[in-house]
Amino acid sequence: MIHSLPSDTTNLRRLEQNTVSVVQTPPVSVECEDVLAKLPLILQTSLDTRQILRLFDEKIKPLLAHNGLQFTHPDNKFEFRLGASRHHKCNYQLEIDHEYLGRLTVSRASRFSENEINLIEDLLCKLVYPLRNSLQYARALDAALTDMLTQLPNRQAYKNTLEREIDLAHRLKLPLSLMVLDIDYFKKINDSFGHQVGDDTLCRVADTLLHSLRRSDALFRIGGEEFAIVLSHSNHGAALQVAERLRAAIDDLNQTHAEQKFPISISIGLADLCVGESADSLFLKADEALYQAKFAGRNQVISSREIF
Ligand SMILES: Nc1nc2c(ncn2[C@@H]2O[C@H](COP(=O)(O)OP(=O)(O)OP(=O)(O)O)[C@@H](O)[C@H]2O)c(=O)[nH]1
Repeated sequence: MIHSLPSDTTNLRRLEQNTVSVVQTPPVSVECEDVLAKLPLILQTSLDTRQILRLFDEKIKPLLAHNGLQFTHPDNKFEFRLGASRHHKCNYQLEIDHEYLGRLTVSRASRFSENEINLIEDLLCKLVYPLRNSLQYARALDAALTDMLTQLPNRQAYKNTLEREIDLAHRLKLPLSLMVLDIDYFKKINDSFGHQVGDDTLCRVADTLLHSLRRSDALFRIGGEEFAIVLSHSNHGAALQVAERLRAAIDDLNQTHAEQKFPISISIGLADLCVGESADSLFLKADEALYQAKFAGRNQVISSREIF
């Protein structure tokens, strides 16, 4: 059963309420009024969705006994749980001005009374604006780290990830490899078939690479037709095998334009991290290996070990 509840611009939709007690709890107390008045200011102290939900949970606990609080936003692929889920649930779809903000569930082992449900709805009205701000902020951050054409993480994301993974590899003494790869004769594709075909080719290459990698390998578009892959926990031998698999997968691709097929290939430079080595030094080694792969005829993998 879905109930629409009266509100101003905020829209809370109670999606299902599996139990409502007939026992009435006392009307809103002074303590309650105080929390309701202060809650918006407290929740505005953060732009981090998880932190906002933690604060919300903490501040409402003295007013409303509950065991679990769960929030999900499928578009942002975001799910957050606090406490343990219990049988009796108040489940809400949150919206502001037709903007879907997600679904929030408060649960506990005993029934919620009507007064408590009214209180939850008052509290949720204080949550929705800070929540919307945090979701918008997360989307903006995400966009700043995403390449709009291929939807892969971009150069800035690559730098952040590589620094972080190198720190970890040095600390835990784990192997790490870096691949830098570049589409061969890409200018010719643009010049012969147009920029749109060039863009489509970039997207197909990105997709093929992504589907040929493990989830733990991180793929980035770091420039025009240049990509990087950070292989955490991979030693030189394993990374070489991956590189060869990727090269072969792209070599198998044929792009079609106006019923005319044209080949696509990539060249790959590979380098593995040495003790104490920096991100810049590792990149230079992989980039030099890529240069050598181009020089040696393209459509091949060269490891920095072969040249240094
Ligand atoms: N369609 C399209 N082209 C791009 C994009 N970014 C860069 N390019 C083009 O990619 C081409 C790269 O050309 P070059 O650097 O000469 O490299 P190449 O032709 O691939 O030759 P090699 O790398 O030596 O094999 C240039 O023509 C750029 O304009 C993009 O987002 N879309």
